[in-house]
Amino acid sequence: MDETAIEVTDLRKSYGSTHAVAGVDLRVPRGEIFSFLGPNGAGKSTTVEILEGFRHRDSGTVRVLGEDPGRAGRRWRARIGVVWQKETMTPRVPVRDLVRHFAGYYPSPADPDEVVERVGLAEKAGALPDVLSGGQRRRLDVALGMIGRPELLFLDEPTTGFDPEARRDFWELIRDLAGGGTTIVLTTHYLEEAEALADRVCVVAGGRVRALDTPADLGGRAAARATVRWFEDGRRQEIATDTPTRTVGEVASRFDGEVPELTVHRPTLEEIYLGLIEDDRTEVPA
Ligand SMILES: Nc1ncnc2c1ncn2[C@@H]1O[C@H](COP(=O)(O)OP(=O)(O)OP(=O)(O)O)[C@@H](O)[C@H]1O
Repeated sequence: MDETAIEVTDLRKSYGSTHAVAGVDLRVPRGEIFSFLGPNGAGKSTTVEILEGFRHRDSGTVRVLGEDPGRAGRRWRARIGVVWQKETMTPRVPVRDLVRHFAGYYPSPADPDEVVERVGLAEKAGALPDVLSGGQRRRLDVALGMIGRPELLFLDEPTTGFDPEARRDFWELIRDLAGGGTTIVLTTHYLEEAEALADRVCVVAGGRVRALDTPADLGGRAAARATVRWFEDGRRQEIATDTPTRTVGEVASRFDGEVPELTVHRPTLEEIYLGLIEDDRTEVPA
């Protein structure tokens, strides 16, 4: 089997004078959890919709599960699952029946009752979608996205409206799916979600890839200096250092016991991300 789930070369798409996607290159291996991050209007949805076969590109080559999504047929579509950003319109049919109905569209679907259970809707299996809470509706969308046992699952802001516990349960579900070999393309505005789930994060801004790396290494994060802060001589002290353990040891040797207000800070994914986006804003257009 081809080990590549997605391969994109010099992808471009404009709407009039707006260059929504302005030359994107990507390769996503099978089984990876790949996350798109980027500000509103960055070109994420346009890129993802081209990958899903729902939007035409202007130019570039795109292979998704070995086929061109612009030309692929129903057999290819059945290998892909999509959870849209906006919740899908659903008929007035109980959750369980709706999931069963969608299962009928696929050649080898998962067990509908098991899927309802896995997304945490077992207690609501007999309920109509319009009585579900926002987060429960989102879980139903996820159930419909995974019922066909897709090889590749696109999730567009899947946890909007989830409470913290539901979000953590959802992360477990996604890790499970990825552990079973499903490739996941996750678009999210929650940096902690990308950090918790993604094998690699792709920061898109202005229609271009600004950085693509593991959450730990993105934008030179792992190599970034640490900042050691503490309180001494009546004021806050601060040192930026590549060897924070040594610095803490040196500071600690001056105190008899705890160092007041001691912290060691490394850049968070959010700080790195905001720096990358800021670079984009200050960049002079070519
Ligand atoms: N159908 C369309 N017609 C015209 N312009 C569009 C269309 N779809 C998107 N755009 C524009 O293309 C650019 C990229 O939009 P896109 O929806 O891909 O961004 P995004 O990164 O997904 O944003 P968000 O995080 O807000 O969902 C934006 O400037 C947007 O206004």
